[in-house]
Amino acid sequence: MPVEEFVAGWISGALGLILGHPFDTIKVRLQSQNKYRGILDCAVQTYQHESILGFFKGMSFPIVSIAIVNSVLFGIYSNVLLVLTSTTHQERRSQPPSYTNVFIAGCTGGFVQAYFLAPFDLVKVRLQNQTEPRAQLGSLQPRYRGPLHCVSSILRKEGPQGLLRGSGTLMLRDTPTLGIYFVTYEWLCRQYTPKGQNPSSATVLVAGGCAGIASWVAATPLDVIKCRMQMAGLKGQVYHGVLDCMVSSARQEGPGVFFRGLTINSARAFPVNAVTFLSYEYLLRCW
Ligand SMILES: C[N+](C)(C)CCCC[C@H](N)C(=O)O
Repeated sequence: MPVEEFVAGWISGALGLILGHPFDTIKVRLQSQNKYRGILDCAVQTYQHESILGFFKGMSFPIVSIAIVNSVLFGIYSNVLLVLTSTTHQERRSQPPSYTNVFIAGCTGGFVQAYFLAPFDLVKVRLQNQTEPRAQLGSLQPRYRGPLHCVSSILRKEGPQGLLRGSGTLMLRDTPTLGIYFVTYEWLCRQYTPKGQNPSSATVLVAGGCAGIASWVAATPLDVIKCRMQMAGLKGQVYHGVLDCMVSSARQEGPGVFFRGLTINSARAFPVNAVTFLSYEYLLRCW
């Protein structure tokens, strides 16, 4: 099994992640709290109360986890394509796989990575939703002091299955949408690249960015539900499952609730995935 894809997936994921984290914090806050008027208001309030550091809350953990998650995604994707089409990454330019195979490989990668992502994503969302300023003497202490403290308190209060809260919704969100992700990327690359050649850097950047947007547009409704399931019982309401969460969110806040965070998700998705695909392709070409 080729391992380069796993390593390239890790490095490229980490680069994309740092770039996109401030957008991600705003998104999580807009999706799970009602106190902001919009993207700008959330950014201003975050900056005023928590300084620039507020935007990077919950990032240390994802940086470690991206090593696992993105490498699982790209590694599984590439290896499933290898099984389906008997071509390596390098051979796929001259013998491009069918879009059906790309979709199947993307969905498989998405399905597997969801379970690796679930506990990390839960901790990230819980930390990002703490709006208390950094601890000052006499001020209100946030519930979690950091990622490890968050893990241990979830384990203590909710048991080991607590760490998998929201994982079913995450799997539903990521399986089809990562299929869409790789199909969009491949399709755009092929549109702008002469047959048999490697796509140019500009093509990879644009195709990667657009793949990120397409995938996030499709994923946003379930992303909102996932965030709420992960916060259930803490700040949010308690739900009796995914369907209950969908119905009560829509009933209380109207169907628009499913598109909360769409603009910010898309704004974040372009640079993050452009950088992810560019570094992924570049690393694999170098090796
Ligand atoms: C499937 N879903 C849309 C959730 C993510 C697709 C892109 C993944 C990328 N690491 C990013 O964070 O943008």
